[in-house]
Amino acid sequence: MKKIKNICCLGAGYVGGPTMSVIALKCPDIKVTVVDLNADRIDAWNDDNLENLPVYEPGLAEVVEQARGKNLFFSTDVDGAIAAADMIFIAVNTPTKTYGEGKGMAADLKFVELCARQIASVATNDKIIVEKSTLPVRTAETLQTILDSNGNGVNFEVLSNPEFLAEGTAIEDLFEADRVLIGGKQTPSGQEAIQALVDVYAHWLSPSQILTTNVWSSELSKLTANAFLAQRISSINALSALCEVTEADVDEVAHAIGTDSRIGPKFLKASVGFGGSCFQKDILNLVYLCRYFNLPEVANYWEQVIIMNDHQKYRFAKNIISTLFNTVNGKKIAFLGWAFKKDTNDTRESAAIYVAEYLIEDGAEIHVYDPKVSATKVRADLSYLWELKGLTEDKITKKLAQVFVYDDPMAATHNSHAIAILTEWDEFKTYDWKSIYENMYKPAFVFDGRNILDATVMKSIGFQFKGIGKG
Ligand SMILES: NC(=O)c1ccc[n+]([C@@H]2O[C@H](COP(=O)([O-])OP(=O)(O)OC[C@H]3O[C@@H](n4cnc5c(N)ncnc54)[C@H](O)[C@@H]3O)[C@@H](O)[C@H]2O)c1
Ligand SMILES: O=c1ccn([C@@H]2O[C@H](COP(=O)(O)OP(=O)(O)O[C@H]3O[C@H](CO)[C@@H](O)[C@H](O)[C@H]3O)[C@@H](O)[C@H]2O)c(=O)[nH]1
Repeated sequence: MKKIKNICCLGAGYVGGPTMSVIALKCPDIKVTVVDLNADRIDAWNDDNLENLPVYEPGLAEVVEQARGKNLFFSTDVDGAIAAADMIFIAVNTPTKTYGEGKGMAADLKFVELCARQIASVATNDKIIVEKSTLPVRTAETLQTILDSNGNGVNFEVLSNPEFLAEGTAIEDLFEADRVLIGGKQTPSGQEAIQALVDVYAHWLSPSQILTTNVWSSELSKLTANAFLAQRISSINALSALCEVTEADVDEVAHAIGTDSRIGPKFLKASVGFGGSCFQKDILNLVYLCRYFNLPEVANYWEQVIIMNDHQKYRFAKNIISTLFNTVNGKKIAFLGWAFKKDTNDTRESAAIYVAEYLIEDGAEIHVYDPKVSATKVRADLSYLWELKGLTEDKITKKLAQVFVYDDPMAATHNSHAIAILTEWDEFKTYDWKSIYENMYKPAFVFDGRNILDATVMKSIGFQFKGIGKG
C-alpha cells in the first residue's frame, strides 16, 4: 500500500491554506507544500507577523505557527512542488463563468484545467490527484483525459475529496469534521488511492468520520450539501416576510420547528440573505447542470433558492428606503459589517454589497465599519459589481464618492440617519448604543439584518428598530 510522504496543494486560498495547514499539523511525517501563482498571497502566508496571513480564521495563526517551516511550506515554485509530490490537491477557485457559454451559471473550470495541464507536463512519476475544489459532477473524467494525454507513461489516479469547512469556523471544522468524503474509481488502483488518502485523514479522524464513495457521488454530494443548506436559509427567509405582516416572530417560528428532531435547529437563522463564495455559485452550477441534462423542472426548483435570496437582499434595502420616508437621497446610512458572515475577512457575494448598491442608486451615502474588512476591499467589491454591470470608469468613480469606510464604529455611525447591521459580529452587541443614539439624527433608525440586538432594549433607548421577520 502506497504511503504518502509528500503532498502538494495548488491554490493557497481560503481552502488550500487552512486545509493544508491542518494536514501538516496533524501529519508531521508528511511534507506539505502549498503553492500559488499569486506571489503576494504566498508572501503573506510566509509573513513573520501572523496577523498578516491572507486569510483570517480563528485558530489558524496558531496552526500555521506550529507547522510552518517544519513540514508546512508556502511557495510559488509550482513545477518544483508538483514534481516532488506523490499526492496533489487541486484547491483553486471555480467561480461562476462571467463570459461565453454558461455565462452567469456554469462553473468556470479554466483554473482547474490549467492545473491538470501543468501537472501533466511536469510529472515524471505516478501521482494521486485530489479534487478539493468544488466541481460539477463528472469533472474527474475531464481531468483524467487531460492528465492521460501527458504521453510519458505516468499513471494518475483522480480522487474527489470535496471540502465542507465553513469560513469563520474552518479550523474547528477541519479538526472535528462531521465527515470527510473521498470518491474514487471502483478499480484496484482506485481503491488503493482512496486508502492512501484515508490514511492521511486517519491521523486525526476516526474511521466513522471518513466516508468513501464512487467519484460521481462524491462530486455531486458537495453541490447537494450546499444546495440543501442554502435552501433552509431561503425557506426561513421566505417566511420572515410572512412573519413581518402577520406579527409572528421568525426566531420563535424557527425555534418551534427546529425542535422537531426531523427538522433540526441549525441553519434556520433568518437574515438579510446568504452570501459567501459558495452557495450561490454552487447552486447556479447545479441549475446549469440540470438544464444541461434536460431536467428543467429540477433546475427551476433549485433556482428558486437563489431567486428568494436575491429578493431578501432587495427587500431589506427597499424597507430602509420606504421607512426613511421613501428616500435615502443625501442621507447617511451606517453599515455595521461588510463581511458575508462573522469571524472572516471574506466579502465575496456578501449581502452588504448588494444592499449598498441599491441604496447608493437612491442617492444614499454609505458609511461602513467592519472589524476585518479594509476600505480598499469595500471599494473593490462595489467597483467589481459595477464593472460587471458595464458601468463606465467615470460613473464608478462618481458612485464611489458616496462610500466612506472607517476603522471606528463610532465614527461610522456619527451623525447618521440610520444604521444597518449586515454582519453578525459579536462586538456589535457590546457597543454603547445609548451614546450611538445620542450622536444620530432623529428619528434614529436601526435595521438589524441579523437579528442580533435586543429589540426591547433598543426601543427603550429611543431607536426606531426593525429586525428581520419581526412584526
Ligand atoms: N471558501 C470556502 O469556504 C470553500 C469551502 C469549501 C470548498 N470551496 C471550494 O474550494 C475552491 C477554492 O476556494 P477558495 O475559497 O479557497 O478560493 P480562493 O480564490 O481563496 O483561492 C484559490 C487560489 O488558487 C490560486 N490559483 C488559481 N489558479 C492556480 C494555478 N493554476 N496554480 C496555483 N494556484 C492557482 C489563486 O491564485 C487563489 O489564490 C473552490 O472551488 C470553492 O468552491 C471553498
Ligand atoms: O442560518 C443561517 C446560516 C447561514 N446564513 C448565512 O449563509 C451564508 C453562508 O454561511 P456558512 O454556510 O456558515 O458559511 P460558508 O463559509 O459559506 O460555508 C458554506 O459553503 C462552504 C463552501 O462550499 C461549505 O464548505 C460549507 O459547508 C457551507 O456551510 C452566510 O452569509 C451566513 O450569514 C444565514 O443567513 N442563516
